[in-house]
Amino acid sequence: MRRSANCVPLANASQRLMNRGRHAWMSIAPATVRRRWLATEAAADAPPPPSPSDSDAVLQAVLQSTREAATARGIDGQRAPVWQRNFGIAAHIDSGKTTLTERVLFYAGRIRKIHEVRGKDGVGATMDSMELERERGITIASAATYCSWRNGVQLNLIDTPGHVDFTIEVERALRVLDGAVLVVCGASGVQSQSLTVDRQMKRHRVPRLTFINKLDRMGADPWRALRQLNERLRMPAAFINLPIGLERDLEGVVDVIRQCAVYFDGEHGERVRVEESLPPALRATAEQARRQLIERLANVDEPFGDCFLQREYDVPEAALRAALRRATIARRFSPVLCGSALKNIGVQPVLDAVVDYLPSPLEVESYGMESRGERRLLLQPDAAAPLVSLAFKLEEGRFGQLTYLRVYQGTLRRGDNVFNARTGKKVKVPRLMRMHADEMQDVEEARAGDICAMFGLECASGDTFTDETGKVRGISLESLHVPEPVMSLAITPKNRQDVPPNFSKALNRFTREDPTFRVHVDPESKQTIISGMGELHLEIYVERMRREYGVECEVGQPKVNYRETVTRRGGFQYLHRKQSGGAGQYGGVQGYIEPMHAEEADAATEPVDPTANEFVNALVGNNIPPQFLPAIERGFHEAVAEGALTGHRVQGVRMVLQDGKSHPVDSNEIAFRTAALMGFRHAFADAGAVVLEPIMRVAVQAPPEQAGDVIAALTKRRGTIMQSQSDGDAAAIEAEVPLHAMFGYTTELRSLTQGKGEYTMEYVRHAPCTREDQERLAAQYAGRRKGQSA
Ligand SMILES: Nc1nc2c(ncn2[C@@H]2O[C@H](COP(=O)(O)OP(=O)(O)OP(=O)(O)O)[C@@H](O)[C@H]2O)c(=O)[nH]1
Repeated sequence: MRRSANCVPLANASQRLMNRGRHAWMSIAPATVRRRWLATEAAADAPPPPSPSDSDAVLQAVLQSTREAATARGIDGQRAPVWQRNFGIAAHIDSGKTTLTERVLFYAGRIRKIHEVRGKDGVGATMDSMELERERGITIASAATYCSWRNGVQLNLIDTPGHVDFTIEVERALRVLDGAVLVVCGASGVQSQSLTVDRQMKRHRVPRLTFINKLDRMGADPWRALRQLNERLRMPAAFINLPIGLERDLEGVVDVIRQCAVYFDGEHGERVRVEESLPPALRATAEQARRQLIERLANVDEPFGDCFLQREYDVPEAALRAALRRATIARRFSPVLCGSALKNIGVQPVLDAVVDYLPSPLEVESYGMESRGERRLLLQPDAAAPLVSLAFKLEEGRFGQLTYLRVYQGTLRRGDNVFNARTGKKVKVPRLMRMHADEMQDVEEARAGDICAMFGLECASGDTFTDETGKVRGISLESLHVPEPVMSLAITPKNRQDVPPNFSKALNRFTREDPTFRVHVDPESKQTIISGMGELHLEIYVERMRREYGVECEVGQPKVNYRETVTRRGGFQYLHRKQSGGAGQYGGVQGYIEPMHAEEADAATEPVDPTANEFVNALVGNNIPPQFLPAIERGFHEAVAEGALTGHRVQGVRMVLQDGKSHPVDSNEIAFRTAALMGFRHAFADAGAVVLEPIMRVAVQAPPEQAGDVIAALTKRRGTIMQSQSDGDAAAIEAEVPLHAMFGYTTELRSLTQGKGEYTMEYVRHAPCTREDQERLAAQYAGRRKGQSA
């Protein structure tokens, strides 16, 4: 295993740290270090040494406002995570998230050397710890790390993948983070995947900063990127710093608030030099940017608007910063910063802005639901309150299952017993750690606001853990939004005679870790089918199977995941009867099936799962003895597993059992199970059964002169154009298109745009397919069944 210079492996971590003695806190005895590890850095009881610099004055103001937030929530500052920021870095593919994170860790003293994504030294960036990530230069799994900045503000950071196929990684990171940095490429602008990330940030109500990266690249244009942020993402945004020079001449940034120049000296830009006087050519632009910042803020923040009315552009710096902080946390504004991570320009101001403008855990509201879903409870980020925490990610490590947790309330201690709200089971916390990419450090406790990991805990992604006693037992946090897999393919080990045990071991691990990756055995072909979010997603797992488990596999053609449902109520009355000598079979069922109504979805407080089905026992009287009810329900589950039209899974259907028939001697479980299965199938045809297909939101970026051709091609693929915008340099087109019509689109777009166009697509919903498609699929299914029975 490769380790970066100051990372430590597992149990004897603190001893090694002691030996190195680089940080002041390491001079404490090892056990104390471990015990206090999180507490000291996160707690409010260690104010920074006084410093005359502006930066510290700003920090003091920020901490003051955070302390006020603690007081407003009735939490003693000593027990509140005043000194903490949990944030993620998210963006379009290849925008430079991992490169930026590498600098963050370097400047914060977390790593001693910078390694580039696919750099010449062949080591790879710290956060891309998987071999496949380093080789391909893409992030596949999100990785967590931590560092401290500006006199000990504790930063917990998650680097997320850019490719939409790994969207669950972004989803679960944003679920537990309090803020984010959206990275935008300065040359390509707001690209298609940025729209998806933007939607995810909005869904999770995550405040964000924006970093316009790669301003050293040819064609870089931060003003165009800002315009696109305002227009495409409809997010009021303005520069808080501006580049000094562009492309090869990029030298530093202008601090728009203080109207000074900032340069980054030293081999890796580690020495920040502030020059009070601006380059003369930039003075007017910098002043104009300051005015724009003030105007846009005045539009979204009322107190600042009043201040602007009185003083116009002569607003005090403290008022401007306070308004920036309020508006960012309220998600009404995004401060925009500029630079080049690769050229080490402009990264430290991003970290300053994380501290200054993103919220501490105190300033975000998180809610838990009481067990019966009746009441929402505002959680208190208070280390002394009863524990409430969320398991947001599982990872199979070398030492067993690693569960990532965010503590929302209370303190989680090693050796504690905690209560799993979903399973109702009590479990002991055997080991607790902090993560730095793939390395970890044992700790004794994690407090409200912390992100940590546990070993040896049986649970699922999205489980809530609480104190086993007290007021919070049974409280659960809203789980993760898991998109439905849209694509499947058959996978078979090359050596078919002897399926290696590693094959199922790998599949088990992958499904446990990634809720968007599913596995099932096709009942007809008996082949193992894997399903996921796209071709790249599935390809990566096939490759990991080979590398990590030594199992070479053959794969079939990717197939679309269709579903079936009903559109109206349909009745059933079915009697299964076999009486040909010996013990007979006799079981009758009567009732109806119906769609699970959309109105119910509207009325629900929790998101309704569109893939769910429901069995309702509405029996009156004793025509069916109770011991046969489980068999009837099994018949229902069998029926929904394979729809009668095309063999695809049924979703969104309720089966209501009202009556039935039994025989004192011949009734048995098989008879009732078969009756339910057949009853359902008979009713299915009467209930207006339809085949559903995945609809994708396709975001295309292309040169404006080809926008017409792109729109025509999408329409030909049965796409509905949702939006089309052009800002002179690029056209952005958004459409909803059936997934099956998207095969071969990469090649078509390339040829339409001479290779300049790009697109991403994301699952939106399943919707009925055309009658012709339905008939074609039904005919194929009937053909397969005929072939089987022949
Ligand atoms: N010119 C230039 N290239 C950069 C800059 N930042 C990153 N890159 C390069 O862009 C490529 C992608 O960088 P990454 O940091 O892997 O981007 P990412 O957003 O983490 O990528 P994914 O997670 O795979 O989406 C690498 O080759 C980087 O060296 C920059 O500021 N300027």
